Amino acid sequence: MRIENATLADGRAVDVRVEDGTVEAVGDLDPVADEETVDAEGNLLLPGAIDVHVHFREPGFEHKETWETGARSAAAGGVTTVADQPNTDPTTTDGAGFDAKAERAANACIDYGINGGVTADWDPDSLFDRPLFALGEVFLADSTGDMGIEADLFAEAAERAGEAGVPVTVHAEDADLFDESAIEGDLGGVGRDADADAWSAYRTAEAEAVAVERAVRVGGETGAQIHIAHTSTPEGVDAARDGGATCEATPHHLFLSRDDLAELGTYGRMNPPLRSETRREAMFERLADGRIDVVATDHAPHTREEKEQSLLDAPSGVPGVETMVPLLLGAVVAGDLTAERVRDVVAANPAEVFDLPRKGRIEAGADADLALYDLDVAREIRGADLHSNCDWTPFEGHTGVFPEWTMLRGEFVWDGEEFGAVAGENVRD
Ligand SMILES: NC(=O)N[C@@H](CC(=O)O)C(=O)O
Ligand SMILES: [Zn+2]
Ligand SMILES: [Zn+2]
Repeated sequence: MRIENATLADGRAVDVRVEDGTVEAVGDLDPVADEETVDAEGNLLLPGAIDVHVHFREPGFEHKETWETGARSAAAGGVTTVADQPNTDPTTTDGAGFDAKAERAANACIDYGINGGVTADWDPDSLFDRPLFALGEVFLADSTGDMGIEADLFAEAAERAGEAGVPVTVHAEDADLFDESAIEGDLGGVGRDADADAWSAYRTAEAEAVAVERAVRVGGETGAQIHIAHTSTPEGVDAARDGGATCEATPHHLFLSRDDLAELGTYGRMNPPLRSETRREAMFERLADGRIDVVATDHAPHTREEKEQSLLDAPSGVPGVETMVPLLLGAVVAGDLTAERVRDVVAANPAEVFDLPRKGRIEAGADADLALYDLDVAREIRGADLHSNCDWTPFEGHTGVFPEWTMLRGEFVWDGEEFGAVAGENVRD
C-alpha cells in the first residue's frame, strides 16, 4: 500500500509505503504496479496515538466499559495503543488477575499493554512473572477502587520494579494533606446540581506536589523508573521534572478548570480534581513548551446513573480516550500548539518513556499505526457521537479534529464510519 501526499507533523509532504503491517519507506515514492493507493490529499498524518492511561473496566465493571467498546472509542479518536490500569475486579495484582484481564483484552481492536497494580495483598512474584506494561498506577491515595497504599509498601514495590526493569506509574496525591472541611455541610443536589468545586478544595494542589516529591525520592533511592500519572498542577509537573521523573497530563487538566464545575457538577469529579484556571493555564504552558512529556487520558468511564448522585456518592473519573487527539488538534487549529508537540506527547514520547521501539514514529521499520486528520474539518464534540459505552463527555461543545481514518499495523481499524475486524495484540508479548 502506498499512502500518497500526506503531510507529516514537521510539515514535510511525503508518501508512505506500508507492507506487512510495517512502514517500509517514507519520502517521494513512485507507485509500483498493482499497488493499492490511499490518497491522503495533503492532510496531516500522525503516528497512531499511545494512551498510556486508560481504565477499560474489564473484568468486573462491564456496565461501564469493555475492551471492545473502549478500544473502538480509542480507534475512532486516532489512538492505536493503550495501557490499562489495575483497578478492575479482580484487581490486576497477581498472575491470575493479569491472566483474567489478558483474556478479555484479546477482544480489543487496537494494541494494548496491561499494568500490574499494588495492594497490601498483591503477589509480586506471580505478577512480575507476566509481561507487564508498567507497575501502576500505584495509588498513593485512594481513588476509584480504594487501592491506596502505605509509604513503605510503595518503597518495596518500587524496589521490585527497579530490579525487574519495569517502569512505575504513580497516582500522586497525599491524603494527609486533603482538606476534609471542604466537603462538610451542604454540597447541593445530585449530578449537575452538586457543588463539585468542593472536590477541588478537598483534594488540594499541595497534596499532589508533596506526593510527587515523595515518589521521585523513592525512585532515586530504589533505582526505579518513575512516571507521574495525571499531574494536575504546575507544581506537580515541576517536582516530577526536578526529581528526574517523567510526567503525564490529561486533556481534562489541560482544557477544563474549576470554572467548569458549576456546569459539570459530579460529571467533573475526578482524581486529582480540576484546578484553578490559573493553574490550568500554567499546565497548558508546560504542554506547549515541552515540560510535560506525555498526554494520556485517564479514560475513566462511569454511567450517567452513577454520576447522578450526590458529590460524595458519585464515583470519580471522566472518559476521554476518543477526544484526546481531537482536542489537541483543535488547539493546533487555534494556534495554541504545534502539530509536532501533539505528535510528541501522544506518540513519540510515550513510545520512548515506555520502551515501545516499533510504536510512535512514522519511519521505516515502525509498525504502520497511523491516523489521518483534515485540520479544515474541526467539529463540535458531542457525547452522543462517541463510541465509548460511556455516552457523555466533559468536553461537550468543545472543538475537535477527529481522524478521517485510523490504521493499526497496516489495517484500517476505523474508516470514519465503521470499524474494521482488526485484532489487537499485547505490545509486551
Ligand atoms: N481518575 C479518577 O478519578 N478515577 C479513576 C482512577 C484514577 O485514575 O485515579 C477510575 O478508575 O475511575
Ligand atoms: Zn489515578
Ligand atoms: Zn487512572
